[in-house]
Amino acid sequence: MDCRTTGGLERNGATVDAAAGPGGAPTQAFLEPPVLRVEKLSFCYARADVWSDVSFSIDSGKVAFLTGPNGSGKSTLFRCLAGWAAPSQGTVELFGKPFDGSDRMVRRQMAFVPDVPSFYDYLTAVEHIRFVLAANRVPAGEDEALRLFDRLGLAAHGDQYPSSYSRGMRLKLALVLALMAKPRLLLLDEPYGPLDREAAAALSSLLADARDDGAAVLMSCHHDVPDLEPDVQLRLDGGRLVPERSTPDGATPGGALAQPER
Ligand SMILES: Nc1ncnc2c1ncn2[C@@H]1O[C@H](COP(=O)(O)OP(=O)(O)OP(=O)(O)O)[C@@H](O)[C@H]1O
Repeated sequence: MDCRTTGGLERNGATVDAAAGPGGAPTQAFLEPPVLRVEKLSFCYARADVWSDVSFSIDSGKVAFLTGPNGSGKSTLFRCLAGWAAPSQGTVELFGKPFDGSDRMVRRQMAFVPDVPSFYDYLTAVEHIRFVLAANRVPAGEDEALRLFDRLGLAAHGDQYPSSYSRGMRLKLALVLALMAKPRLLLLDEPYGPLDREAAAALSSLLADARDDGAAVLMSCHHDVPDLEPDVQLRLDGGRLVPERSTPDGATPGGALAQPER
């Protein structure tokens, strides 16, 4: 992960799960704002819209898959959500508050792993872990972070500099840096891309655990994801957020039917 990202560490179903308690009274889950809410977002490069009028939200404890053809703007959307790029119109809310990337307290609760993570030149992998933990004031998290590091197959490579890592190894390190501080929101741009089969299975298990712990996860993917069912499917195509293709019985392949908010 880009350490600005994890620094990012200083960290999207498309519907609110309206749960009613006894007698129809709204439960706490109903009262909580979505972890991520996007309202009529548009983005353009040199006056050309990449996409426009994008609206959706993701609740705590949900995993959302974002799909779309090459160039449809998935990475651009992630950059806007993480506060790395400013949308031309619309709003992003994290945890019920407008977010433009500047609120340090909100940044600490989210982690963004971009499609090409970057690292510091003069820190080894384990030094990255210690640095990011210290920067996020979770010094006691090293054992857990090293377990993640091990689980993703990097245990023998802790003293190496990320510049000497392969593409897949860099992504694994970025994922460790993102997951270790247990963010409430994980933004992952193609996290399975270069992963080997074992690491992909481990990542699915880790993301399922994060969901069970109440995190919201938005990840882009081009291919099937092993052993992880989305609660929400979002698709960018033709400059719009379009409903994901449904199966004949109305269920979205691989998960509950969810539509982007309009
Ligand atoms: N810096 C830039 N300047 C101008 N146009 C850009 C820039 N970066 C991306 N684009 C354009 O924005 C559009 C969306 O790009 P983006 O990388 O967000 O798509 P993507 O869906 O993530 O693609 P992929 O699936 O190939 O990763 C593309 O048409 C791309 O050419």
